[in-house]
Amino acid sequence: MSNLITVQNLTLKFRTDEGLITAVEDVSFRLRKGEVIGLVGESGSGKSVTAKALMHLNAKNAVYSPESKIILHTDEGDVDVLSLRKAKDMKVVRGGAISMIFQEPMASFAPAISIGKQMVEQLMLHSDMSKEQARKHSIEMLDRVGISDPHKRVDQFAFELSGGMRQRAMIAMALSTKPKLLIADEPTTALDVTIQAQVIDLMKNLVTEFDMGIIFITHDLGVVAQTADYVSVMYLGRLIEKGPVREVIRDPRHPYTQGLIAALPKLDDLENPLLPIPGDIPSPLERPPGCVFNTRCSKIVGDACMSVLPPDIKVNPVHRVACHIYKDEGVA
Ligand SMILES: Nc1ncnc2c1ncn2[C@@H]1O[C@H](COP(=O)(O)OP(=O)(O)OP(=O)(O)O)[C@@H](O)[C@H]1O
Repeated sequence: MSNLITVQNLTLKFRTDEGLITAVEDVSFRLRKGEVIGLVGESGSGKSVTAKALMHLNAKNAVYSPESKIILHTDEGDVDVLSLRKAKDMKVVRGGAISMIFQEPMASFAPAISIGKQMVEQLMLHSDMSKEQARKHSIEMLDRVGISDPHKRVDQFAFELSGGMRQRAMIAMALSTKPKLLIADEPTTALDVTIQAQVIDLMKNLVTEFDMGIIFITHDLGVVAQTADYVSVMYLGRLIEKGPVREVIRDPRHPYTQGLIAALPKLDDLENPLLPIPGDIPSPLERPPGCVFNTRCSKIVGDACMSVLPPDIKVNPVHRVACHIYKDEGVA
């Protein structure tokens, strides 16, 4: 499978009145066509900021370190995303090769413009389609994502659709420009479980059909298990474990990943209480030295945890963990 996007040493700080805060630190990963990566972590771990960086979409107070590299591999050649400056050059990563969908579809649709009109406008901006072709294509996309009566729905407003339908319409709009990469930021969190499963199924089918990649952002490891091929776990801006999703869930190595898994409800063991990870993620203004998880970790192995950044350890060629417990490859 060919590479779609490569992120190398991404470090991103924000200028604030309190000083520079680190939102993402030294994050590297790669996504290939046809793959789904789940980006998991608690609120504030830096998932959305990482995703927005891929579209060069972070707020004006964002400062990227000089080492940060994001390369989008397109049929026309590699695009160095963070070096893009002009609005016209950004088109490739904003609504062109990359599309993003959000938890709340209302945020993606302007309330006073029909869904079809918005889809047509976006298509005309990003392709050479005529208005008629764009409308026809929009109706086809609404049909493709399972919206019944697409000829009628296309002229409706977002508020006239149910939550699940809106989510589908948003996916249809995001995919209508045939992006190579879809970034889905908590796309199913606001949906009830049955609709959630349908939307997840839909997204998985679309990956195959469109030969695209998906980055799925969520705080819910259960959703990642159903959706992704690979998972990257983030904590306080750092990527602390990554690997094939089934392997990481079956054999989590980082105490934080282990905690996330222990906190998942287990249908075959409803008697035992859930085990949330004690404590809260520290404010980015109070990043601890050493391992970023040391303020909540129950498996501290020595001073190193409090003062030395843990190196990336290879559990095997595809599974990595950043934790001082593992001194040699995969050995606890
Ligand atoms: N424009 C900004 N200025 C200052 N700080 C910011 C800005 N945008 C994001 N941050 C901070 O960056 C950190 C990472 O935020 P991010 O939204 O990526 O977290 P997240 O893991 O996606 O959380 P959630 O699940 O709540 O969306 C947070 O501490 C957030 O407050």
